[in-house]
Amino acid sequence: MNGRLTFGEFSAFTALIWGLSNPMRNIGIIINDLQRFMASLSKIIEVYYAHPDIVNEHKPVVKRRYNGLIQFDHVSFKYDNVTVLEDISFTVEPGKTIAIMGATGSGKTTLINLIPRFYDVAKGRVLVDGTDVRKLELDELRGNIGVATQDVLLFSETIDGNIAYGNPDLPEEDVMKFATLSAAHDFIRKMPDGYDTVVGERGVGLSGGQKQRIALARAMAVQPPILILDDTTSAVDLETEEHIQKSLRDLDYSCTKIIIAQRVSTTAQADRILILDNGRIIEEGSHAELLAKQGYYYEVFKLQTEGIGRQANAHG
Ligand SMILES: Nc1ncnc2c1ncn2[C@@H]1O[C@H](COP(=O)(O)OP(=O)(O)OP(=O)(O)O)[C@@H](O)[C@H]1O
Repeated sequence: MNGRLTFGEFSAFTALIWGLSNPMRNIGIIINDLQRFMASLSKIIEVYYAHPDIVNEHKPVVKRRYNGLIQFDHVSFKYDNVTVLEDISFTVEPGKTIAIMGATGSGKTTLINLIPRFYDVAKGRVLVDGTDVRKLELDELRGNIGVATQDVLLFSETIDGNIAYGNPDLPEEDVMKFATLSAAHDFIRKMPDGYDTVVGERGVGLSGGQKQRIALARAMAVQPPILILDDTTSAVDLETEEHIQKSLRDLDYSCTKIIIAQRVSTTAQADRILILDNGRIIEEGSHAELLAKQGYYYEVFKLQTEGIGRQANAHG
């Protein structure tokens, strides 16, 4: 070579370098893909072999319909080591309505999540029809509970399919009946394809209040003996809320209702009201009893009714 490079050698060398660079780049891509594959595989293995904390006590049996008696017996609950509910005891008789009110973060959602066993208690017992929920068949228990939550999840489906989700055999006229009860029928009728309008991520967007009403219709359509509503009417106007309250009172099936609400107009209708503060029940009673106590509930009542010029009425 003598320190010289002919033009031919230089061209051959460059062509070789180019020839090598592509396979080198491909090796890099393959190593990258392999690492991603290994990471995904370890996640899949982790999920596949995970053992849920909530375990089913029984093998599936013929599913019963419950009466809807709910009891909390000195219940405490912790997320990791933080106590969120402390010594909660109360009873709701079948067919009755209990309202739960309290500041944000006081533990309302956590409390209702213990009934379908989304979590298990740290101390005490939650009983449905007199049996500890940990001893009940999980599918049966959850099949007896209709839940409408704060964060409404609508499937990319027709409105009809969304309402009949928990009860796929529901005839169309019943879908309309429950939509009417939840004050959703009128706005659904005005939509481009009515009940066949596709909503959710791939469909028509709905307002928060409209989503809440569809979620409520879906929960009612299961016709469960226990209905849990977590702030389900917070985004609807007062008139619509009144219509929904009346529907809930007049349901044509027996149903125990647990309603988390911030509005006195909702809680006033309940048979019993619990006020939660920092995971503890600080007040308990009917609307009239709590107003007479002149505590937290009375203050909320005054704040909410002053604005619309109503007079505090200690007799409900
Ligand atoms: N999954 C969770 N992990 C850890 N802490 C949680 C979890 N969910 C809720 N918490 C905490 O538990 C406490 C009670 O929360 P929870 O949602 O039950 O209150 P809430 O009364 O329903 O509030 P809001 O009215 O805002 O919905 C809060 O301090 C909250 O930060």
